[in-house]
Amino acid sequence: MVPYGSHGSEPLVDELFNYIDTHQDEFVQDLKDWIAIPSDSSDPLLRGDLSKMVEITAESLQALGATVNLVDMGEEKLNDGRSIPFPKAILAELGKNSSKATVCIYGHVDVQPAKKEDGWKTDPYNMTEINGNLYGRGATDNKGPVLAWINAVKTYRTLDQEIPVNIKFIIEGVEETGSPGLEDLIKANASFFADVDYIVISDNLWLSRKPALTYGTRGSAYFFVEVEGGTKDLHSGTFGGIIHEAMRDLVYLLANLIDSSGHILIPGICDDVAPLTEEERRLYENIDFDLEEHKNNGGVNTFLYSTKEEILQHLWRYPSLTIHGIEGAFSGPGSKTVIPSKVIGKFSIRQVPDMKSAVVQQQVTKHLEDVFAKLKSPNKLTVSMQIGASPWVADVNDPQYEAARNAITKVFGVPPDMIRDGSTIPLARIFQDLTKKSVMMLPIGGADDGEHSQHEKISRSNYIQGTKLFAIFFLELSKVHEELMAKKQP
Ligand SMILES: C[C@H](N)C(=O)N[C@@H](Cc1c[nH]cn1)C(=O)O
Ligand SMILES: [Zn+2]
Ligand SMILES: [Zn+2]
Repeated sequence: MVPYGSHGSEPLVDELFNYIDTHQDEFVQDLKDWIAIPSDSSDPLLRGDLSKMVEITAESLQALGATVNLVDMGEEKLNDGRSIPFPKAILAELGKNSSKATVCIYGHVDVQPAKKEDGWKTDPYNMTEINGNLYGRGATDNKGPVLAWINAVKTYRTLDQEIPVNIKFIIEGVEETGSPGLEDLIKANASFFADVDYIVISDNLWLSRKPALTYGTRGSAYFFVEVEGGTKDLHSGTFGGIIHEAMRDLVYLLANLIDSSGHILIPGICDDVAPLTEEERRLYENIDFDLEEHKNNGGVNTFLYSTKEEILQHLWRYPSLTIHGIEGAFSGPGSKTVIPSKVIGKFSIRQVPDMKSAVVQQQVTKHLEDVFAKLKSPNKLTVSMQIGASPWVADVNDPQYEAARNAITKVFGVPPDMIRDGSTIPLARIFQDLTKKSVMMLPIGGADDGEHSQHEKISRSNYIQGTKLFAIFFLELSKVHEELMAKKQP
C-alpha cells in the first residue's frame, strides 16, 4: 500500500493531511494549554484543577458541534473521613446518521502526579519542546491522544468535510485511580452506548519504533495493607526497643509478597493463569522488540529474563506484583527519629487471563493474615482491595482492526505490530463485558514516551501523524463497515 500524502492518492486525504500539517503549531499549542492544568486525580487538593480540565475538554467537544453531557460521578471518600466530588465524566456525540458506523472514543484527562523535585529536567506542567519531543505530564498519557482525536474531527469540521462515521466520546477524569464509578455510569447510560458499533481507546504505547495495534492488556488488583500500632507517632529514643513497631510489621509483610527473582509468594496466585499454547508461543517469535532499546527507554541495566519471548510473556500473559509505596512512613529529607503509628503499604498485582479479582483478593488477604499471625504482633492489620480491574483480550478479526490496519499502513507506510500491553485500562474489559461491542486500542504514543515517569513526552511527529491516523481511520472504518453491512443485506 502507498502511504497517503505526497503521493496524492485521494484528494480528500491530501486536503486533510495538508490542513493537519499546516495547523500543527496550533495543535501543539492546544496540548501545551492542556498540560498546564495539573489535573492529577490522586491529589484531593488538585480536584479543582481536575474539574477545570474536564470542563475545558467539554468546551473543546462543544466547539466541534458535539452534544455534550457532563455526568455526575458521586463522591470520593478520603482517608480522613471527608468526601469530595469526583470529577464529572463527559458523554458527547456528533452525528446520528443510521446508515453510518458509530464509533465511541474513550480517553482520560487526569494525570499521574508530577513534581519538578522528582527529577524532571523541565517543569512537568509547562510543556517544553526539545529535539522534536513535547515534554510534560499527560503529554502521552492521555492528553496528547485525546487531543489528537479532537484535532482529527476539527480538521473535517473546519474544512467543511462530512465526517464518514458518527462519533461518540466518553472522557473521564479518574482513570489513573482505577476508574471508580465508570462501570455504574455505563450501566446507567446504556441507551447512549446502544447504537455504538466500535469502541476505540488510544491510551497506551507502541512496543518499538513501529506503529502498533493492541488487542490485550493486563488487569490490576490494587491493595492497601494497613498496620496500626498506637494512636500517635512516637520518639524512637523514648519508645524504641519497648514496643511492637507498625513499620517493622509492614516491611515484613511486604517482603513476603515477592522474591528477588520476581516470583510471587502468594499461594495459588498463578493457579488460574491460562496455559501457554504452542500457537501463542509462536506469536512471540515474530514480534519486533529490541531488549536493549527497552532497557534504554526505562533507564534499566538488567531484566529478570534474558530472551525477547520471556520478557514479552512476563509483560503480557503472566502476573506481576509491584510494591508502590508506604503511606504514613517518614520519607522526607533529613533524619527524623520517628516511630510512625500507622502505615499503609500499597502494592498491586497485574492480573492476566483467566485470573479473577475476587479470587486474587481472597488469596492475598489470607496470605497476609497468615504471615502476620506468625509475627504474634498486637498491632492491627487491615487488608483492602482498592481496584479490581480485569484483564482484556480482543478478537482481532473484528472489522475495526482491519480498518485500523489499513489506516496505519497508509499513514506510516508499514503494517502495525499486533501487540498486547502489560498495563491496564480498566474500561476496556468493562466495556467489552457490558456492551458486548468490539473494543480496540489504537496507540499513538512511542515506546520511549515514559508514561508515569519523569520526562513524560510525546514526539511532535507521533502527535501529528497520530492526528492524521485518526482522521484516516474514520474513512477506513466507514469503508469496512459499509462492506460489512452490504454482506448482511439479504
Ligand atoms: C495504560 C494507561 N495509560 C494507564 O496508565 N493505566 C493505569 C490504570 C491503573 C491501574 N491501576 C491503577 N490505575 C495503569 O495501568 O497503571
Ligand atoms: Zn492512561
Ligand atoms: Zn496512566
